Amino acid sequence: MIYLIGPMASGKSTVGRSLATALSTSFADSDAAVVAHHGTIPQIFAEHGESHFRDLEVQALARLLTGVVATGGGAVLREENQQLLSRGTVVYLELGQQAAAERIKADSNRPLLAGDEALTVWASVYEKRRPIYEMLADVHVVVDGKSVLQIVEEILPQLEQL
Ligand SMILES: Nc1ncnc2c1ncn2[C@@H]1O[C@H](COP(=O)(O)OP(=O)(O)OP(=O)(O)O)[C@@H](O)[C@H]1O
Ligand SMILES: O=C(O)C1=C[C@@H](O)[C@@H](O)[C@H](O)C1
Ligand SMILES: [Mg+2]
Repeated sequence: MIYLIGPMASGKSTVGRSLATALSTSFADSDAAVVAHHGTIPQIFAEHGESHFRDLEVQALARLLTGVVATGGGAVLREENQQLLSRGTVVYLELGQQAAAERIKADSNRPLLAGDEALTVWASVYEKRRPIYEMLADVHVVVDGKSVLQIVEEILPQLEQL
């Protein structure tokens, strides 16, 4: 199992899909798995709160057992998920604030970033989680200014060295 972790908009879903293709394996996304069973992420947050979303995320990740898995940005918060990820190989995508600004402004699907202060919130959420991402990472790639293909090509040799 290869898990992609990192802050919102770092490219976990996008890079994960490409990485799975490069490795000729399956791709899954924990956010998509939650949405498929329980409705959109903004809806789940609004109706049941973030903690309920985190419960659903734990359940979804526990069921995704093969190939490359893109996690949600906050999946690393739950201890159960940390343990699960530690049993696989973890790829951390690091994203800088300037690159993040470009990516998050046009996206309304992240309830934690709703409102005018999206970038400030993104940065403060990231700083709280950064030590967890770093602790869990087997492979660490800074993605700013790189194409999806370049990122995949940076990840592949590092996976071979593990
Ligand atoms: N290397 C890249 N270069 C340019 N744009 C990118 C790159 N990787 C991803 N993107 C774009 O950035 C946005 C966020 O990407 P993506 O949804 O894959 O991030 P994520 O880490 O899965 O986010 P989330 O935590 O919300 O699930 C998308 O619009 C995607 O097309
Ligand atoms: O970083 C986060 O807390 C989140 C990231 C997204 O992938 C979704 O899982 C959701 O919007 C929460
Ligand atoms: Mg994603």
